[in-house]
Amino acid sequence: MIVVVLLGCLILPFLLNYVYTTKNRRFYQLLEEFPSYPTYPIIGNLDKVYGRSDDVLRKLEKCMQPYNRIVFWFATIPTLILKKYDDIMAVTNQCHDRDFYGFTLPWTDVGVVTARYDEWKKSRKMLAPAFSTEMLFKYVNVFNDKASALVDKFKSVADTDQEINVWEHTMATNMDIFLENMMGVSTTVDGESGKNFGEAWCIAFQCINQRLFAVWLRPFFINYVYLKITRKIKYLKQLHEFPEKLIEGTVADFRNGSKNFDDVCSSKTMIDLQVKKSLLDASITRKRMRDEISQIIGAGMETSSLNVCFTMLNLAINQDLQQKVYEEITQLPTENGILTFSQLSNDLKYLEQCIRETGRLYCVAVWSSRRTHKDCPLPDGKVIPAGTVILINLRWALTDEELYKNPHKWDPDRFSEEEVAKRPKGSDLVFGYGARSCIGTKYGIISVKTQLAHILREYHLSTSIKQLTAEDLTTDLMVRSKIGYPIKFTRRRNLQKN
Ligand code: HEM
Repeated sequence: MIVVVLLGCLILPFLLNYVYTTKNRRFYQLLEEFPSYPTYPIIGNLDKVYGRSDDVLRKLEKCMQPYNRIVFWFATIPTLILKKYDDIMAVTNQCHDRDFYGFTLPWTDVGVVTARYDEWKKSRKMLAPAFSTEMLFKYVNVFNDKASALVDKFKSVADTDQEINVWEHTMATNMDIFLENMMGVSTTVDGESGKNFGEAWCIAFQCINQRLFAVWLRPFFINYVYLKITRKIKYLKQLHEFPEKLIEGTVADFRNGSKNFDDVCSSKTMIDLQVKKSLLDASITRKRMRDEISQIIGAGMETSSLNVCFTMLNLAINQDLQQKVYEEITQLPTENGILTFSQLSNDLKYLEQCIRETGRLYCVAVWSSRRTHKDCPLPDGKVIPAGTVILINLRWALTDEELYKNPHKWDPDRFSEEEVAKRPKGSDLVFGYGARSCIGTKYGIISVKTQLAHILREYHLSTSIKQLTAEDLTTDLMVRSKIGYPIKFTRRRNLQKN
């Protein structure tokens, strides 16, 4: 009897697998048209990328090197990985669905970034007013105030020989900006919870990345126990507490009458939009609101902070280009140094080129993903079957030699109007493409531009780093510098005296 049960346990998974693949024969046949590596039961192709989490993505990119497309088996989930611009265009134009198979749990569940198509449409529609031109115009005061506060933070080290890692400061500033503009919270991250929240997202990114590649962490329970043993579970509380408090506060404002529906109609801060919606629609739970807010902050804060850091570092390395940006900034007339919405949208073109070039070369969001909800034909006639998970390697597409000569050089001139016009439409994938591209593109550019303009007008930047190489970078879901972002600040007025 025991032998029969054991045999049954052994044979059953294979039998179920056989029935499933036979039922979905067309799906697997279409995927077989794409190159792949030999697969093994349960682990799929994960043997190819096994290792430390910062090595894993490097290994995956190595697997892709000989191919423009591969089907990679993340354990039992076949995933089509794309890196060529025209394939990416075809997919991002046709597919607006994503599927994370719950890998982001327990950190975050459904929100605009992770939501399947139907839920996503609702989220995106609700969030759109917070990113309208009218709102961007309003946000500019906060961008200026916080950028000016960031300048002040560097005063104590200015004109000394000390280099400081600017990461923590830019991260705190971007959090402050976000809280004040999107959440209507006038606070500073030097008060603990916001800072803890930022730190928790960094850990969450690492853990989600690790779970994607470590097959043994796939079952939710094992992953949870692992987080407990490694004491990372404490960051879960940190990640949830902060948006929960914000929601609690806003709901209380409604209940005690200090906010009312009419206010909300005129106010379009993200938190007010969320709470208003949840008060009208009982299906929007607190947890859903929490994850929505958390994902937006996670998506916007680190990407913007990293862009500020990498741009500062590259300008500190490339002194002649820094001078060019400085001249552009100082030629712009301002009242008390305040940059207007129009200036931030239409002027400071070279500074914007620097920001876009940083986005290209240190493509902070390396991977984008989609899931086909119907068959998706590619330009060469091959068809991606409905239900396929697709990973798009944006870093690869943005360093493709066919589009960018000498692609590993930081060269803002690539984003001059003439150079952009030479490349195919949509090839600048820094913010993704299609209906599911970055909702915060304009917000992000204006915010980063304000911070850099204020810093560069006040300080001359230098660094002991001669060149940032691929070895200096590490990747979880984002690209970061392993050696930090060390900058020395000299006040411009003192520089001119010397
Ligand atoms: C320099 C800054 C930024 C960069 C480089 C960046 C990059 C990206 C990329 C590559 C995607 C994926 C797009 C795709 O799949 O086609 C994305 C999505 C997203 N980003 Fe950004 N982003 C930045 C700033 C922001 C900001 C400031 C916010 C919010 C305030 C934001 C919110 C989002 C959201 C919500 C999504 C998911 C959109 C959806 O699925 O509909 N991002 N971003």
